[in-house]
Amino acid sequence: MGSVSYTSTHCRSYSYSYSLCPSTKWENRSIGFCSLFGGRGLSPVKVSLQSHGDSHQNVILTQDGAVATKVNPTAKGSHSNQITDELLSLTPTPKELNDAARFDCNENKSTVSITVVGASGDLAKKKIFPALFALYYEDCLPEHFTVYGYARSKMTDAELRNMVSKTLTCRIDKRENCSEKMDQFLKRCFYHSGQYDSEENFAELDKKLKEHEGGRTANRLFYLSVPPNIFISAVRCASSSASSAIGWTRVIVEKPFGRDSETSAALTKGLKQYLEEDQIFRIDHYLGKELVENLSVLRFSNLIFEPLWSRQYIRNVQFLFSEDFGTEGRGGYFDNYGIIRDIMQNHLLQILALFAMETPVSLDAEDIRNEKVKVLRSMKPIELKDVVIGQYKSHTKGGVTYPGYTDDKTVPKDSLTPTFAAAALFINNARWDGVPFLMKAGKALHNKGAEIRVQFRHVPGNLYNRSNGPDLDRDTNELVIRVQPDEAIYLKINNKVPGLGMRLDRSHLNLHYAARYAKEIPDAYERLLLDAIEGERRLFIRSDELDAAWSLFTPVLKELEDKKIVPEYYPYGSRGPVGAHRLAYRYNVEWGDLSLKQ
Ligand SMILES: NC(=O)C1=CN([C@@H]2O[C@H](COP(=O)(O)OP(=O)(O)OC[C@H]3O[C@@H](n4cnc5c(N)ncnc54)[C@H](OP(=O)(O)O)[C@@H]3O)[C@@H](O)[C@H]2O)C=CC1
Ligand SMILES: O=C1O[C@H](COP(=O)(O)O)[C@@H](O)[C@H](O)[C@H]1O
Repeated sequence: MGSVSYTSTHCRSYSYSYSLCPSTKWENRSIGFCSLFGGRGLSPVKVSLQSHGDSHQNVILTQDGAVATKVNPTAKGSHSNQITDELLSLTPTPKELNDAARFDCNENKSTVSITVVGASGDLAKKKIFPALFALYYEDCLPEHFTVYGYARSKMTDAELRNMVSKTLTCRIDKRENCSEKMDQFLKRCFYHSGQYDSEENFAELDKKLKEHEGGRTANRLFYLSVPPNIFISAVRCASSSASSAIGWTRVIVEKPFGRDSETSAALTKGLKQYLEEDQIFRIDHYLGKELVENLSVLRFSNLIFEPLWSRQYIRNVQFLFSEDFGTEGRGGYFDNYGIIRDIMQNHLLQILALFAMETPVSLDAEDIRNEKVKVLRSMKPIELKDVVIGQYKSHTKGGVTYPGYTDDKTVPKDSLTPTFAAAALFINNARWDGVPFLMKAGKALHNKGAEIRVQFRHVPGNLYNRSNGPDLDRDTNELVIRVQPDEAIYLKINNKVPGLGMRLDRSHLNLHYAARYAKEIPDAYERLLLDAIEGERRLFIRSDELDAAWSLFTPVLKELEDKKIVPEYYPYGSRGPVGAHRLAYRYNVEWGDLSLKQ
């Protein structure tokens, strides 16, 4: 008899009526089935699939726990589509759900305990606790949940609550009962002080967790928000002394996942001593960003884009990341990694893979990740000539002096660590042969943002060339996906200026999120935490993806470091090294973000 998995909540529902989640999943024997009967005055109903050996027979209708079963004698297969179809045909009627709601089955209620390991740290305060609160506010957390902070620092529950309370906010469009909700949330937060390598301390945590779980099916999520050298000892102790005996145990691992192929493989091996791959949730928070998630929707649910999505129409694609501040406060960490490992090998490469992958068989996590891996494995090795590195130096502007990278006391004075990099990458497959995929990432630049820019080829035999002049590549279409800030998707087109003459100008077809959607966009960590709780792996990195990503970057990183390549220095707050332009020109490309034709 398999287990009844934790199921999706109404957070993932799209309409008043029952609808299948986009996150339908099979591997962990749970079907994310979201039904929201708000329109009929019913509270959300959760549905999951129960498995019996190899045959999957029962649909359990649950109202805050398992409440009733409905037998499906024909469901035997393990193919997710088949199950999906069968589930659809089993979609309960409102009457059945009403009946189910009357069932009382308290002993089957489950609980989720979320332990933030490294709770005293920067990420926990800045992102994890606020994201958990936002989920709580939105009613996305299960009814029974507890949050535990775990770290070496000595703190009482009250001190943790006080620390956390300073970072909680309510979104502008979600202000109702905000402080009440905060108080309720904080009451669910506790703290346990312990060492990261002490099984005894984790056993104490286990005891406390059990008290809160009160004999219910206990699911446990550990968020490793600690420096990477602690990952394995913390996982060892959590798995030996604090994993759940009667529920799932999952671990979210923060980057960096190693610093090259070898160290990443060692980390994976270390984690897998104590965890199965499906318990490991490697987080890349860029995958949780709204516009990154929307990339697949844009491509695969609009007829107009996918036919253009190839070398035939696209000249180049650019993945751009910039920050208008330096490594202030994180120099010690950063110097061991540099911008290529910090941003390119993970965030930008993940976006590239989603951008370039073939249509997956389904939206199942494994189908999507299979396609991403294929892209990564098809990439041409990166050559040193296709990489430019830079490092910011001190700069005085308007009477203010901004520090250089090596002015940070935690950074060696002679550090060659790049704070800026630009690279040209290529995918050796039929769709993308010869198309430059350009990446650019830098700290202490003139602005902050992240974008994908798709530059299209010129119109062959363009009747309006006279208006464009002899340069065929002038005024070509460009699709811009602005991931942040001020999310937007816009397409640059040529348009006739109204009037009696024939003059063209560049205009934007603009989907500006703030204007179109009257709601704030959730933080990436909210989405990812919710997915981890629901067992949705689509936005987490599988180990073979990670291996492929490191195989691509490790040789060039090693070459840069072995040859002690000196970065090109650029002033704090500038547009970065000139070398980046030279790299782009080599491929007849202009950086979209620096172009005058923006
Ligand atoms: N901060 C950020 O914006 C981001 C962070 N990350 C990653 O998330 C993880 C956590 O980041 P962050 O919160 O900034 O990290 P911190 O450096 O703030 O560390 C978190 C906690 O770990 C403990 N700790 C720190 N150093 C050591 C050490 N040498 N030995 C034992 N324990 C230590 C401390 O808790 P105590 O002393 O109480 O035990 C600290 O509060 C890291 O892996 C980081 O790379 C990823 C993306 C962004
Ligand atoms: O992973 C990281 O991301 C942040 C940038 O994240 P964002 O969501 O604020 O864009 C970056 O500052 C940090 O160096 C890096 O480790």
